[in-house]
Amino acid sequence: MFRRLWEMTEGHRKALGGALLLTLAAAGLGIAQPLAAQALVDALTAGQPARSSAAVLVTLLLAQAAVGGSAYYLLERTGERFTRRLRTGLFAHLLRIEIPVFDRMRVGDLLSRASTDVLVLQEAMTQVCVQLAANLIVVAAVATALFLTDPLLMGLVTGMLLADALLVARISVRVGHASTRFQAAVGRIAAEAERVLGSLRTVRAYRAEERELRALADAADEAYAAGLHRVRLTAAVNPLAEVAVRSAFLLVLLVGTVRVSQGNLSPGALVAVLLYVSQLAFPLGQAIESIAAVYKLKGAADRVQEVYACPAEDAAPAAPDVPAAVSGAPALEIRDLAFGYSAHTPVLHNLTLTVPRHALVALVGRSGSGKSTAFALVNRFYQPWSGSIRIDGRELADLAGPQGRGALPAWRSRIGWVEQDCPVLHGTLRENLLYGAPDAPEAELWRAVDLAGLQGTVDRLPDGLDTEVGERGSRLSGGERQRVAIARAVLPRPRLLLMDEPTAHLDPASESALTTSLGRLRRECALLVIAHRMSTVQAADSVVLLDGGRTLASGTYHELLQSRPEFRRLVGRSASVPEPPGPG
Ligand SMILES: Nc1ncnc2c1ncn2[C@@H]1O[C@H](COP(=O)(O)OP(=O)(O)OP(=O)(O)O)[C@@H](O)[C@H]1O
Repeated sequence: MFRRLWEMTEGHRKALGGALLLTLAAAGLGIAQPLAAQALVDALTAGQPARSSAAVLVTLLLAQAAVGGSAYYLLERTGERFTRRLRTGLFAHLLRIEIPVFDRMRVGDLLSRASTDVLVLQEAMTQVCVQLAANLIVVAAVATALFLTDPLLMGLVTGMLLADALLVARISVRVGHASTRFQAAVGRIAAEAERVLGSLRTVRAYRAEERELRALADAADEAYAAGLHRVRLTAAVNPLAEVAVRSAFLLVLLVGTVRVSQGNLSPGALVAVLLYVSQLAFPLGQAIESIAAVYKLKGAADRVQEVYACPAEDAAPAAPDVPAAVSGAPALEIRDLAFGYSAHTPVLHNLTLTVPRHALVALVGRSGSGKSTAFALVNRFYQPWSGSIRIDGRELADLAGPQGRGALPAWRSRIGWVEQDCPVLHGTLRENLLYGAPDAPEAELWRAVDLAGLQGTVDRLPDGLDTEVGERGSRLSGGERQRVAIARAVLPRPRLLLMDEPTAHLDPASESALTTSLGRLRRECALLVIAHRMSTVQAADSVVLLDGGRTLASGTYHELLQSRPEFRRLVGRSASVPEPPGPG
């Protein structure tokens, strides 16, 4: 733990050292005040001039206030800087964590790690670090003075305090464990709250408020129990210093009195030793509290460390000189692709498909046949087990810059992606459209608006492109969100547009607007569309039929209709196409 604490201080050690020196200086100025007060009182009682003694005392008071204030400021500023650096680093890592990690970790818990756990570390790093060091130095100074006065009594006091420290260390380990449980429980509360608040409409629609409240209350109870356990242990640790100092005081009084009566110690030396022992109480108490607090750091440090241990994508920007497209190569070529989310359970088996340039290819298949998984692999959210994916004739590795870095951003810059639920981010319509190309000129923006058929919506909105769209685009209709998602995807002029059609019903006007948009987009780039609508399947140049993660067949709509019963069944199931008339 202490090694970890030391590692955490990297980059802040000078400031912490400065804060420590100032804290010690303030303590020294505090210790000197009784001497000045004594001199002042002696002078007043003796009827001597007391101006200089009073001036010394006032100077000491003011200097202590100034030095103590500076120490506090320096320490807190270092803590805030530490937190800022840790949070920024943590978010930089969180934003790059590989997508598969999010299949097993909860977003709310990750957020809690970046907020509350970081604060625990800040407390450990600043207050504890400096307080502990400063108090231990004060204790050592007092112990030295004690040793010089009477080594035997000093030995007695040290023995008692060491026994006390061992007991404190034992309990502190348990404080650490309780703290780990507490931090984990706080993470679970955050994860539950994120789940519930993120689906508030579903919660209301199913009248699940009470059930959800119980789940949240259970998580809060868990945090309460862990917190209470920690408080009990801390309450047991804190008075130990007082007990140890009082016991040492009594022991010194007993042994010292015997030694005075035997003539082995002067009464004055005994008074001095007793004064020193009483001076130990405050710094020792604080040092003991700090030791317990250091153990609290373990849980938080482990949780933050777990985030850093999650594999992350390369942070390098796209290489400036990525190779041009291979002449004559299709926009997308997938060969023998195999992949599964967990080992030994393949979801895609030897998937093969080609999207020629400026072609519209429809990907169809039953639910669960692997269409969205194929898209996730083209986006490189997951790495294939085997097989190849080429865009413009280039594999991912061909796009790597110096030191083999920057391939992923270069790869993704060639792809536009329209997700099925068309997520729109909080902010204005303009901010949403510029998301993939923040520096796009106004003319490009309007070109994308036009291509997506969004012009009517922009004209209708009160502030046009500067209208706020609400949390997750709640102020837009489903069809409008889809057009926003299309405009956003085409603005950076991708080579290939992946589009996951919404399964929800679109009215005939929106459906025909979508078909018109597809026709226009085709002039701009190649399109691979997960098609749920027959109008899209019929408009496609070719159709790829997936079944159980395999390419079952590909061809035009009419070819597949004639040759593949599976396709006929799929089409027959579609509500958009009437069942072919049966015999008789
Ligand atoms: N993140 C994931 N982790 C584990 N399994 C997953 C994950 N995503 C999808 N699957 C599984 O992979 C299989 C293929 O799912 P996929 O979403 O690719 O199908 P789909 O053809 O797009 O279905 P739909 O038309 O219903 O959207 C399914 O069995 C699904 O349960």
